[in-house]
This record gives sequence, structure tokens and C-alpha cells, in this order.
Amino acid sequence: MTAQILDGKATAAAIKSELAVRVAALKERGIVPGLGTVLVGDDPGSRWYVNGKHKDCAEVGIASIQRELPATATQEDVENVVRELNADPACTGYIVQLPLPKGLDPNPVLELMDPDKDADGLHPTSLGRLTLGIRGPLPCTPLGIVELLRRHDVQLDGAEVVVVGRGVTVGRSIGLLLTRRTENATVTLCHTGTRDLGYHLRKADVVVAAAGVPHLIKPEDIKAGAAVLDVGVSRSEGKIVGDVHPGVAEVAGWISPNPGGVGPMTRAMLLNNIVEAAERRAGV
Ligand SMILES: Nc1nc(=O)c2c([nH]1)NC[C@@H]1CN(c3ccc(C(=O)N[C@@H](CCC(=O)O)C(=O)O)cc3)C=[N+]21
Repeated sequence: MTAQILDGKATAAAIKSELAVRVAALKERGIVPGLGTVLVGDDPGSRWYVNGKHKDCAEVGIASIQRELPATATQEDVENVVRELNADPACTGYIVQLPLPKGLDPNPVLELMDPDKDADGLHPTSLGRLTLGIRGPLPCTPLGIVELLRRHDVQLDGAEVVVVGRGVTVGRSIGLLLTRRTENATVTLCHTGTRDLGYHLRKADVVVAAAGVPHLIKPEDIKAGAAVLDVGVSRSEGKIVGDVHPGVAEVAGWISPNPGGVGPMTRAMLLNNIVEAAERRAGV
């Protein structure tokens, strides 16, 4: 068996054209959604990601608000930019690109953000709302994964999902999404303290690999026909190496390529969060 592709690039493109229609409808009511980004320092990778987000915005008609600070910026400097974006009516939502340069503490910065302007869906209030079932921005990568599976008709209702990795952006938050009544999956969260990872993986209908360990997930650990999502981003000689061994494609029923899988979906969901925030504010 060769796995079918969970094509994140094509799916993200389809979502972006749907969002463009919703943005046009907002504009007819005089509302222009705007995404802000805060980039601190000169890490080329971070700059590349941030530029990509603004390119995405241009494609769907969302306005861009770019704030840049040098690597020498103080905690106070970063927090002042956050206060400014909180107060800016043109900014529907924004992200503070992580990681921040050494010496800066991200948590007070993130807590200072207006939760209603949280484009990442990772603000303490957003995670609290998700836990409590209150409408609000949702974490982009988990949401992208759910959307990618839904649009390829991969069943989540009743599925055994095994998540590998307990990072906040994916592992810690995706279970909250997948165990809602609307998704209705059973979720097991594995991490470096898990005694027998293979034992859990072999039962999984869906595997979300978000550990950041190159080729951690081996073909012998995957149930035939399972859906495997590769979220891992490690780099070797400039190329992305995911958490999933290439041999898994021979066993799995569905696999997300990396690049071209979950990454583009994450970006599309960031735009989705901006459009939804603008719609919520407009009472749509
Ligand atoms: N506040 C904040 N929010 C974020 O969402 C955030 C962040 N900080 N810091 C860094 C990570 C990383 N991240 C990616 C998003 C899309 C791709 C993506 O689209 N990748 C492409 C190409 C990757 C390549 O070729 O380098 C792909 O997977 O096909 C990658 C990485 C968002 N992040």
C-alpha cells in the first residue's frame, strides 16, 4: 500500500480562496481585517516566516501591519509595541513571532496581548476558552490538522489519535480540539516520559507527530491504513527533516508531506483566525 497524500499546500490554497470571499464581504461593510506581526531580532528563519504571513495576507485581501525591533530591544520595548497593537483599530489580530531573542521573556509579552487580538490562539485566555468551550481564536497548527483531515474525509469521530510531543503549540493543545463533541476523537498524548511509544502508536488510527525528533516514527510502529501527520521541523544540510520516517508511506493510508503538509495549513489558519475575529467583532 502507498499512502494517499494529505496535500496541505493545495488545501491551504482552497481555504485562502474561501477566505478571500469572506474578506470581500467584510469590505462591503467597510471592514478591512488587518494582521499584525511583531518580529524582534534578525533571525533569517523568523524573518522568512513573517514575510510569508504577509504574502498570504496580500493574497486574501487582509491588510498587513509589520512591526520590527532590533535584537537589542528591551522587554519594555517589546511590551510597548504590544500595547500599541492592542490599541490600534486597524489591527484585527497579531502575532509575536517566537522565539524571542535571548534575554527576553515571552510569557509577560503574551499575557499583555488583548486576547481578542490573539491570532495564534495560544494566549492563556484562548486556551482557557478552548478548555471551557467558549468561542475564540483556536491554535493554528491543531486547527490546520483538523481541517486537513476533514477535507480529505479522514474520520475523526471515534478514532484513536496518538499525539507525540507535549509542546504548547501542538501536542498540549490539540487534544482539547480533538476531544470536543464535534471532533469526538479519543486522544493519547505521548512524550519523552512515555515508556513504550510503539505500544500506543500501533493502535492509532491517526498519528500526530510533533516531537521534533527526526524520523522518530518508524514504519513498524504504524497500523496499516492509519493517517500520519508529520509536524516535526528539524533541519539537516538546509533541508527539512520531519518526525516521520519515509518508509511510513508504505504502511499508512494517509500521510502529510513535509514540507507541503501541516506548515501551509498553519499559515492558512492564522488568516482564518483574523477573518473570524473581524466577523465576530462585526457581529457576523
Ligand atoms: N507566534 C508564532 N506563531 C507561529 O505560528 C510560529 C512562530 N511564532 N514561530 C515559528 C513557528 C514556525 N511556523 C511555521 C509556519 C509555517 C511553515 C510552513 O509553511 N512551512 C512550509 C515550507 C517550509 C520550508 O520550506 O522552510 C511547508 O511546511 O511546506 C513553517 C513553520 C510558525 N511558527
